[in-house]
Order: sequence, then C-alpha cells, then structure tokens
Amino acid sequence: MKQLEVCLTPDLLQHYSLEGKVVVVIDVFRATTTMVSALANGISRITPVATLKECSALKEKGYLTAAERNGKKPGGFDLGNSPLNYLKHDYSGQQLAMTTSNGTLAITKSIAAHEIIIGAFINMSAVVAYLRAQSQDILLLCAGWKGRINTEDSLFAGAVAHLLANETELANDSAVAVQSLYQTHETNMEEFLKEGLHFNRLQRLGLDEDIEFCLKKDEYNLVPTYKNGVLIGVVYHPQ
Ligand SMILES: O=C(O)[C@H](CS(=O)(=O)O)OP(=O)(O)O
Repeated sequence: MKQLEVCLTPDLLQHYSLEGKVVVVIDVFRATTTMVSALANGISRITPVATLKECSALKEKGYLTAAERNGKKPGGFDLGNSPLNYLKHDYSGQQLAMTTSNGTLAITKSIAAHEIIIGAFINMSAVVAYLRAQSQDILLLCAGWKGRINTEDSLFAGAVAHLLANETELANDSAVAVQSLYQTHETNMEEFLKEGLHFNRLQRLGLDEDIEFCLKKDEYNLVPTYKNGVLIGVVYHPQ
C-alpha cells in the first residue's frame, strides 16, 4: 500500500525523505489557489521563484510578474497574489513569474522529490484523482506561514488524507492528526478557519473575496505539475 505522510511546515521538511515521492505543495491562502486559478484561466506556464530579485529579472525577459510580501504587492511587479486577478483580466498565453512569502518557497524546497504537484480546495478532487492513479508514496507539504503551522493548509491536507485513507497508509502522526481535524470541521470549515491568523490577516487587508474563492471546492479539474523549474496545468478528470 502507498504511504501518505504530511509535513506541516517547510521548516520540518529536513526530517523527511523526498526520494521517490510525489509532493503536493499546499498554500490555500493564497499561493497555490492563485497558481491553479492562473493556469486554469489562460496563463501558459508559471516559474515560481524564491526571491523578489529573481522575479524582477524575469520581468526583464518579458514575463508577467506576480509578487507578494506580507500579503501585499511590492512596487515594480504587475500583479500581487490574488487568484481573482486571472478571472478579472485576460492574460491568455502569457508566462508568469511568481514569488510569494510561503508558497513559492515550499516549492523551491521540494525540488528533490520525484514529482511536485500543486493542491488547493479549488482543485481538490482532481489532486485526489491524480494521486490515486499513480504509484509513488505521497508527501503533503503545507506551506504554513513563515515556518509555522497554519489551520487552512492543515485542513486541506486533512481532506486529502481523509479521501485517500482507505487506499493509503497514513504513515505519520501529522497525517492522522489532520485527517481527524478535517473530519471534525468538514461541515463548518469557514467557522473554524476564522479562528486562524491568516484568515484574519487577509480580512484586515480587505481580501474577503479572495478568502471566499480560496475555500470553494473543485472549481477546476486542473493539476499544476512542476518540471524543470516550471509549472504547467494538466487537466485531470476525477473518476
Ligand atoms: O499572500 C498571501 O496570502 C500570503 C501572505 S502572508 O504570508 O500571510 O504574509 O502569502 P502566501 O505565500 O500565499 O502564503
């Protein structure tokens, strides 16, 4: 049986082996939701980078750039970290360079994995179907917040663990714990997440529409996969 582990923050990743694993990078608020939204709405590919400097360098090469620090768009970039940007404007065919506080960092820390894919509530069933169809062990990596655990990524990891619980071995205590967390809050997700710091941070920034979008389930049948430094969207239909 395939093993499924959960790593609750990239700062704990040093204790996990990535070899031969499919890593699902999770940053519900908002980087991975934004990546799915961008690729589902016309962006051709995304180059995630860790620093603002790397992102600026790609702007000079003709990329559309999206950057975020502390929830805000720093000066000099085209877009921030809102998944709604790609619904409100047509960026079809453009290449996007992206850097965010937590999400893009989690990707760049996972490059030793067999494969990296991107998960969020808006593509949850497609991610689960994708994981079901492949044979590698699975590591769900929560991007968290500045090295700390957060509720929304843990809840999403719990949802995936729960949906795969009968066909995988939940192979660490984090996987068991987040599955239980999801089962407890499955029917009142938003109420639970309101207690979380990131939910409140985004609300203070006036980003209620972003929060609402990030908590929608299964808007897209698209699984972003990372190869050679680039994310592309693969359409994946849940069975
Ligand atoms: O833009 C976001 O929602 C967060 C901002 S912060 O880390 O809460 O300041 O970044 P992300 O990389 O999407 O977690």
